[in-house]
Amino acid sequence: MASSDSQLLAFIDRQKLLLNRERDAEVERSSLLLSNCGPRLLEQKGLALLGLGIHEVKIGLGGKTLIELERPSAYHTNPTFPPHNLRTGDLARIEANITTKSKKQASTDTKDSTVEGVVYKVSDTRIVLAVDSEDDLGLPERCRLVKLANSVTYDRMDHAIEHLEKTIKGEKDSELTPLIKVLMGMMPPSPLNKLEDISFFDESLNPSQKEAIRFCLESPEVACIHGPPGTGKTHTLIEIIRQLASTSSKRILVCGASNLSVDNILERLLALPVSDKSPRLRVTRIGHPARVMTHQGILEATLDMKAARTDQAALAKDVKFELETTLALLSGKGKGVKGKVKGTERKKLWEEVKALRKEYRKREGGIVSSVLNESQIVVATCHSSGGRQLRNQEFDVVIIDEATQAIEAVCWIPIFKAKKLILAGDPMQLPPTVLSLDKRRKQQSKAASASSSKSQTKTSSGKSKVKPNLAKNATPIRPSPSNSRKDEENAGNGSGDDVKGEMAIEDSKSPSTPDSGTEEESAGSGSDDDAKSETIVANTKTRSKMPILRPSRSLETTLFDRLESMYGSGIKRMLNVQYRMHNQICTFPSRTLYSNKLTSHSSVANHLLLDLPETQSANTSTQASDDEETRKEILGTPITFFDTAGCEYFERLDGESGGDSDEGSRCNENEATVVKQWVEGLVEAGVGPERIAVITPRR
Ligand SMILES: Nc1ncnc2c1ncn2[C@@H]1O[C@H](COP(=O)(O)OP(=O)(O)OP(=O)(O)O)[C@@H](O)[C@H]1O
Repeated sequence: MASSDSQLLAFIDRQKLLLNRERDAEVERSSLLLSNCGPRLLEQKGLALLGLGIHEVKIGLGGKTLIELERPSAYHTNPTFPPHNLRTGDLARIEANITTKSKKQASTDTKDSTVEGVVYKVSDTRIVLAVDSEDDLGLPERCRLVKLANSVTYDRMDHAIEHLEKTIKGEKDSELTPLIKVLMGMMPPSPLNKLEDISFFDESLNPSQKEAIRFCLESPEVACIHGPPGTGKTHTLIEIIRQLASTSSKRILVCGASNLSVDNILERLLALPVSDKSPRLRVTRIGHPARVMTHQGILEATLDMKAARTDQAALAKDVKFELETTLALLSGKGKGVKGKVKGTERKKLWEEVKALRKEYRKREGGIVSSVLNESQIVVATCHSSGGRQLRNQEFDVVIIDEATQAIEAVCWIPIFKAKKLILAGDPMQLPPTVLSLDKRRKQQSKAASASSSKSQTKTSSGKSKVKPNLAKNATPIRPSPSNSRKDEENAGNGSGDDVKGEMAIEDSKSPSTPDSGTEEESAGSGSDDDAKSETIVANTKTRSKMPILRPSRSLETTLFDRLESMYGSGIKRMLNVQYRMHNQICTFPSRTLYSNKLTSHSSVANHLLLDLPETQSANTSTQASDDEETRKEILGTPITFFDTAGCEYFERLDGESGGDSDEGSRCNENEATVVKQWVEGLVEAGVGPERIAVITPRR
């Protein structure tokens, strides 16, 4: 039985409710911060930059006004911004700086001079805000920039879910495609379109990667790739893109949850060798250039750069020049201009700006369409695929990388643009960040810790001095060879079916009720595990079992999770050889998370720091035998744990927000000292500092 109308609507309603909660949590978080703090404190928190001046006003893609701000020498001795959290894509507001005015006068001025926009570019000394407004901006001489809660992401997700609702109800012109039907449990996935022989571009692919590629190419509507860490998800996706683009001449939209993930793919696509068999791929990257500029090659692939190189660009350039000159006049910054233009002259100039901007947008729109129409592969984050530039663009396949870190609604933004969907991710790693859930969890844990606080008074506020000889406190523990052998034996004996993705729990609830019990329970009172684990309905390698659509328990339930719940493990293929970790590191996640299916490639299975060329050459120097033994121990052990139990290494919470909030910064100096000593030991033993990374779950 396919999803009924009531199941479909219950699903949509639930998505809307969860998205609303998330939006509220985001707004609450930022507006709380903003309303409670004065400008100075906001600057200290990295949420504002004070004492700025306008350096330049220009026109950017989409006819947006780009306002470049700086720290003028009149107010600052150092032009470099203090540390801040204003990032490209953030929503921010320019306000008049009120310090020199009377409060009453200042509040009127501030209101008049407020300009909102999106942070377009950030450097150490300049920050550019892109503004969409058609009106006279009336920019203040001296201003500050304040970060705002960002609603654009939520608007696009809401829009995508509304679009889905209308499509399902038949209210939308767009077709209810087989892809949408499969994703919504209205029909099971169609049988695979068997391919006789696939000629792989990359000869080095391992069997599980080849199987995943074949599966993705043969699946008519949807296919998932489950890639544990370092198993070559990106490697596999690159081959899929090459197969689709070069062999099948398909048009592909490559998306990801983050700019980093899509740039990683783009970088690898651009580095591919070109030959008769493998022609150059026509790739365009959509997105803020400031986020994209990791290297010149990627920058060259951006829509902005490509648009600037077209023949039509010269025509738009003339209009842009005229527009910028007029804007400079209006802001009193034009050549030979003294002060701002005022009165009717100003009004007339703004009319001109409006007309010029319209003309510019028209010309630029033509350029953008022609660049995109020539692109066979478009790369964008899920969020930016919902922008104006891709509005009328259609694709054969949409690929979403890091799909297990993206909430479902954001995936729907690109899904409507294609007939087929490929998801890659790892449901066993961290789910997407969900603010509304975090808030509830904090409340729960606060309530729980309040009840036990009397018996445990020494916690985050405790400060203990670092003891002189840490080795006596925190003892390094290394898994002994016998332990690890045992692990391997155990690994061989595992039943292999205790992983979430492979579990079979026959459904016993009514299909029409949310699997989470009551609506309120489902939203908040469940444990973390509850929130992530959906009832899994099918356990079959065939993909034809009739699905049951359930409203998601929380936004942590990703589309990948949901498809696996609906269709069982047959909807995915798992990559099972990892190329990053020593086997001793790999064994634990393999056993606990991947049913013992994760194995280590021979190139990494036994590699040690001792095998590095620099540590081998350091070895030749004459060393005291004791030192040499320690060195070998440090370099010859793939994993070491420090037992700090009983050492009284207390955590400290720094920050202004006080005990009620989690906004401060957590640190544990004693643990940091242990890490520092270990790093020093590694460097002494010959490991290059550039090879060492320290990661921490603390903020
Ligand atoms: N078939 C293969 N042969 C040799 N090396 C490979 C193969 N597949 C992947 N690798 C290497 O393994 C490493 C991890 O690959 P990749 O970055 O594609 O994995 P991933 O699953 O996307 O990683 P992450 O865990 O960061 O998501 C890379 O150095 C890649 O070159």
